[in-house]
Amino acid sequence: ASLSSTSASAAAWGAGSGTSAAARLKQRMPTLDYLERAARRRIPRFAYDFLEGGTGADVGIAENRAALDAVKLVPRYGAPGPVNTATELFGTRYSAPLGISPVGVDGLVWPGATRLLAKAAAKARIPYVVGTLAGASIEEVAALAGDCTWFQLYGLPGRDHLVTLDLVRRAEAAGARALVATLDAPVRSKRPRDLSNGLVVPFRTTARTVRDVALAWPWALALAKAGTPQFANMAPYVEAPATMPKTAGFVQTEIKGTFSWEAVKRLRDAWPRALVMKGVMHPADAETALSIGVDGILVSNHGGRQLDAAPAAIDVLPAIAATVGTRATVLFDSGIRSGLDVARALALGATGTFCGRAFLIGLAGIGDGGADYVAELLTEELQVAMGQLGVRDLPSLRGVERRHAGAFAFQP
Ligand SMILES: Cc1cc2nc3c(=O)[nH]c(=O)nc-3n(C[C@H](O)[C@H](O)[C@H](O)COP(=O)(O)O)c2cc1C
Repeated sequence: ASLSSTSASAAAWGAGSGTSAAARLKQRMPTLDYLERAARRRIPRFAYDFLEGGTGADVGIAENRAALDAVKLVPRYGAPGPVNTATELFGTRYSAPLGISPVGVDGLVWPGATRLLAKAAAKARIPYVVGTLAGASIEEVAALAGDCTWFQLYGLPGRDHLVTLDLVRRAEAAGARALVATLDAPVRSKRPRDLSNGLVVPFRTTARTVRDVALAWPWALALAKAGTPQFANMAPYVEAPATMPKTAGFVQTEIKGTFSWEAVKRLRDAWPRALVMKGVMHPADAETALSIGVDGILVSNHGGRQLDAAPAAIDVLPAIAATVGTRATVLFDSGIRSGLDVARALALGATGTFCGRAFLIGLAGIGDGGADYVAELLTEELQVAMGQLGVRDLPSLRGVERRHAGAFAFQP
């Protein structure tokens, strides 16, 4: 028998050996890069650009990638053994230190994405931070994802935070384990690709849009199945029927993005479970958040979508982790595309990591099972990285010898 056709050889020779459908998928799509190339072919240009684009000249995105690549970890050998990726965040056990970041209007990237992400999170047992602007409501997501459900909140300060506080109440009733308040969108950032593609309110349809949709037939089929993307969480706040133009108009006028520290205090009073501030890039902001009593600091530059001059999030992580110490849980996103990147972030002080684009790239690249596949891929890559580094559990990653020349030095 040929070496590659037995499952024993698959185990011996690494993931992706063999001839099963799962092995074939690993051979076709061995990394996120392969999925990304497939995604580009399978979804319309405006959807791909919406997902992959940043602000300004996309310098921040390149910076996130380059800075992660520049983090060097030194392997240690001689003590092989099984590795354990399990972790606990805010009292809930998860299978790996990776989760799904909130992506608003995710249904544009892959129709029906929110429900697929919720199911993938439950199956993989990883947290899913469903967004205020997701395609399914917090109640629907919690029914699918159970204790893997976290909720991301944008500020709607009108009428003395009436809608914000109602969303907090709904997230609590639905059982969300953590509330993730986004700090880093004080103004709407300029997204050149979206403007040029007509991704504005109202949506500008051109001959090219029509052609792109026609060519992207897997996406068009998914759209026919799932229906047009919705701002499902906003439906209760507009006059029925909550049509897309109506909820989009509401989102345009009411959502202001960020929170003042005063508003964060209101959230702290209103929310009894773990409160996480997302988009922290400066140790002094982490300190202020801690003084208000938050439980988690999510170091993030929004995947390079807000300020094109911002440092890579990985480069400010060590300083923020040092400031926070054990007073709160430090989490990280922005640029993670592999399990090795997860290991890098944990070595530099994060307890858990999240990815926004990676899971949607999976859906766009192979369809409805794509998010499950990405969870599997990243976990497996993390196991391999830990094996090479000679660490058996996640806390040991902190002790790995590393070089991080790009670490940001803050003025005292
Ligand atoms: C298309 C897109 C939409 C996003 N929408 C939101 C959002 O509604 N709320 C939020 O807090 N972050 C949002 N983010 C940021 C992500 O939560 C996350 O911080 C970012 O994607 C991390 O970088 P990565 O994509 O390199 O993993 C969005 C990101 C993308 C790519």
